[in-house]
Amino acid sequence: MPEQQAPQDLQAIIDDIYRELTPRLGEGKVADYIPQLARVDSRRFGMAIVTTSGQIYRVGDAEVPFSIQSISKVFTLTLALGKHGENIWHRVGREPSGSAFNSIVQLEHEGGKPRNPFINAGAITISDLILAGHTPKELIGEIVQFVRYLADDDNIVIDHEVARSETATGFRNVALANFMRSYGRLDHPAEHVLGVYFHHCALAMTCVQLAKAGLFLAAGGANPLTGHSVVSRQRARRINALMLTCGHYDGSGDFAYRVGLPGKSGVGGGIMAVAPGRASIAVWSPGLNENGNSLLGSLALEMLAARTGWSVFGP
Ligand SMILES: NC(=O)CC[C@H](N)C(=O)O
Repeated sequence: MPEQQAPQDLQAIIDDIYRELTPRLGEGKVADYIPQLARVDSRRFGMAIVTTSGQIYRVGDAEVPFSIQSISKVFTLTLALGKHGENIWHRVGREPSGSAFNSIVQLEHEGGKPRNPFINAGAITISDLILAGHTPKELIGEIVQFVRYLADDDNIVIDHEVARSETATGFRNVALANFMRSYGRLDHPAEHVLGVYFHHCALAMTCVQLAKAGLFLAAGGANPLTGHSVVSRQRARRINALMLTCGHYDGSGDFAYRVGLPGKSGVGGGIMAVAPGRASIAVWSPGLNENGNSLLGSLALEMLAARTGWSVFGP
């Protein structure tokens, strides 16, 4: 596939988006069910684009670390595919759920097998799969190293306050894990699996770091900035397909309709999106919409896709 040229005026495009959204900063509802997340200033906004040809564009708070939360599920899914290959699909599905990210209703109907790796139950299952042969501490260390390798940045760390905050209050996730265990669908103790899950959700990254970490998905499985080969071309394509269909939970259809890019959101207000062959994009705005996805972040990506013609469904 010939490498696509980035539009010349990408910096002007994101400067404009920031300017247009400035009067609306603070809209949406900051996640408060994890107490530490409720402390974040809702008027923060950052955006970064890293193109496959190595240009980096940034605006606003693009260098301020935030809690990536469920965006980390893309990285743990990638690790799980690396360790277990396509066998992971015996344990987790790959269909959109149509229900909330932390829903328990579908799990009972479907015998404890989560719909996809991005809803909480699915990501908890992925944590269980990659725990095989490790202690939770070792695995958390491996996840951090993997994300540092992807982003080529050794400064990425876990925010232990956020991890502690969710460990103290994540009762719904405790319920999901124990519910799956009751179906014999977890190999490890729920506390160990959740220890891993809460810690990878608590990774703190900037928009620039996140866009760099996602670049392998935009560039056929290898990071063109570092030459690091991460996954095969086929696997990158498949992870993008899952992000497009499941990356925004029960808002995935709306995100595909409005933005048209594979993307993964987190309740910290971040979204990582992929324009295949072109660029990896990260945006952060803490106010969430009714599906738990960043309200202005989705809007910023909708504006970007409209102005660049980057939708995977055509310009
Ligand atoms: N959508 C999200 O980002 C949810 C992640 C969060 N750690 C939770 O389990 O609730």
